[in-house]
Amino acid sequence: MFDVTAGDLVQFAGAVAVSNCPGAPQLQFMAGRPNATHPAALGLVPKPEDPVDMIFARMEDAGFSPTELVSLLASHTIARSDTLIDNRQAVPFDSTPFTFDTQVFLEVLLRGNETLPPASGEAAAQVPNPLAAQGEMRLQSDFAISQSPQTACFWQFMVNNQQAIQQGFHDAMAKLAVVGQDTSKMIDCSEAVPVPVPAVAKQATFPAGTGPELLQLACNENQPFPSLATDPGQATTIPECPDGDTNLNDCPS
Ligand code: HEM
Ligand SMILES: [Ca+2]
Repeated sequence: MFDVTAGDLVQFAGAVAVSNCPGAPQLQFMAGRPNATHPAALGLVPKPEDPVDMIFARMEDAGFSPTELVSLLASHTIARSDTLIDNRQAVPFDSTPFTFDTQVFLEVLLRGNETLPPASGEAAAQVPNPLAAQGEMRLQSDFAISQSPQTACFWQFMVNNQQAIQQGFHDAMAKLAVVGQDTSKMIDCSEAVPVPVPAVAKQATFPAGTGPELLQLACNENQPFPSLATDPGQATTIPECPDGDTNLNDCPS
């Protein structure tokens, strides 16, 4: 019999939550981490305005390579910011914030209008993005990682590669979930994590109003960028609620 700790609860809730997003991997869940006894040191977790080498260094301190960080950043396909833009919450990082797809890896590569001012708020955390008017933002950190010589090719490899984001996120999350833990004292309860909703059968596409001319590609290896269609229509609409479910607390009433 195991005592469930706060850390176990957070990890388990996260794994269950991720399983609600179509296309997510079924994450591992290990139980038995002791309760933390003091808060994390300041500066340990990278910030969106940090230089890319500082971000890589902090991740390396915790045992993660730059490419493992790219795998972890698949999380930003189902992520929205509540703090970076003034008076706005739930600002998404891709056009499909409820779907665990590869759109974020594509949309982070799309050049925005550099003559427009950043959205009011944390300017240094943002880079211009072409879907700003539709409510999306690009994190400076995501963009910098997509352009670094250490990660640019792996970032591009993730575009339209559902299998790679699933496998990469699964493996890197299994590692992240037990950083600093003695796994010999933990018990594998992965079978309690629901089988995720299957992936939507859709290729990555340039959101309506964008296209390949906006790509900011930094991979210098001989790695062809996938040929992707552009969604038809005037401008992409980014959903505020998951498809088919309007009962969530964060949906507008
Ligand atoms: C380079 C490292 C990272 C940076 C700089 C970063 C930065 C951020 C920022 C600024 C936000 C928005 C927070 C807010 O304003 O509410 C965010 C959201 C999020 N990030 Fe990251 N992140 C990083 C890595 C990760 C990793 C490793 C994961 C998970 C494996 C992750 C998962 C998420 C999720 C799930 C959200 C959305 C939260 C929500 O929708 O409420 N991020 N990230
Ligand atoms: Ca997405």
